[in-house]
Amino acid sequence: MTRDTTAGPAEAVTCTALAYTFGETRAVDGLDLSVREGEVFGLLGPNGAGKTTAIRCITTLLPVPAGMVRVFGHDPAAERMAVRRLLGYVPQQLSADAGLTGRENVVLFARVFDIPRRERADRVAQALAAVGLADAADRLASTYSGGMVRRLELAQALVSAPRLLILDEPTIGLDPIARTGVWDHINAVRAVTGMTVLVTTHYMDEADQYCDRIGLMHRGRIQALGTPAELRQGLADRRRAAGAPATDPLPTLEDVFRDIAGSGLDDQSGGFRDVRSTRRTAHRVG
Ligand SMILES: Nc1ncnc2c1ncn2[C@@H]1O[C@H](COP(=O)(O)OP(=O)(O)OP(=O)(O)O)[C@@H](O)[C@H]1O
Repeated sequence: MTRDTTAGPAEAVTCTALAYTFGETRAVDGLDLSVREGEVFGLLGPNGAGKTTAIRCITTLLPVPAGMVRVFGHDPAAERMAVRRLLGYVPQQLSADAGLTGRENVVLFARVFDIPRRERADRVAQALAAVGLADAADRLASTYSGGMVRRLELAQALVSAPRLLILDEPTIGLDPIARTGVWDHINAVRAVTGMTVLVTTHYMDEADQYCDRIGLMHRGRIQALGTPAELRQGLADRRRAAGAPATDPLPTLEDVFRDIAGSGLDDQSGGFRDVRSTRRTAHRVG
């Protein structure tokens, strides 16, 4: 299918009034979201904001009980396989097998995605090279560092050449150098393929540096949307209007986050699920 190039970027992901409840908990509560083709969109929010639940609806892992989701125009409920073929997904939890080599891990994903047998070895090698693991490809994943495991999971997601890469906390538990390494590899692939990226992260500096646009999610919906600069300037303008001196420094993205999530940030962070997911990632091949 060709697309009208005069029409501006296509929508990679659209959610309209998406809602998802777990019993009494409204995890996603009327989410409106639009991710443009080619951009890096960051979904930020405190623990429990509903980010992972929304992502699981987009990736077809959860149904869409209320509202609408489209991935490049496809309905995840009606066209599950079509949607899955378009996306690469790196979940929060461990998806690499410590008992296999890096290469074997990526081959598994190549099989799942039905990459033809004659192309498979080349595509796997390309995906491993794209994340800087060519030299370590034949080592067991159990010998990898946390950063290498995360890059291996990236290779698993990239082997199908997705148009949309979805990353749920891709750098949680990694040291700053490993975090930069993960992003450098993502951006190198984007530079070649123009792939769209939808990412959740708790690291404000990372969101500021790598995301074209950010949606701040709180209580199941987007509460603020814009480029990092627009979000910072918006808070500066609100503060000025409330009487803050013009000499005040420009707010950081963390200030914006706290302004929106308020005390919820402290109340909701550090719960069992968060600790568990952080540890799972930090000790992923232990
Ligand atoms: N399987 C589940 N069963 C019951 N409640 C759940 C389940 N998964 C999530 N929730 C609840 O839904 C709400 C949203 O959770 P979700 O994991 O989507 O948030 P999140 O923004 O991704 O948080 P985090 O940053 O901690 O990953 C929370 O209140 C959470 O406790």
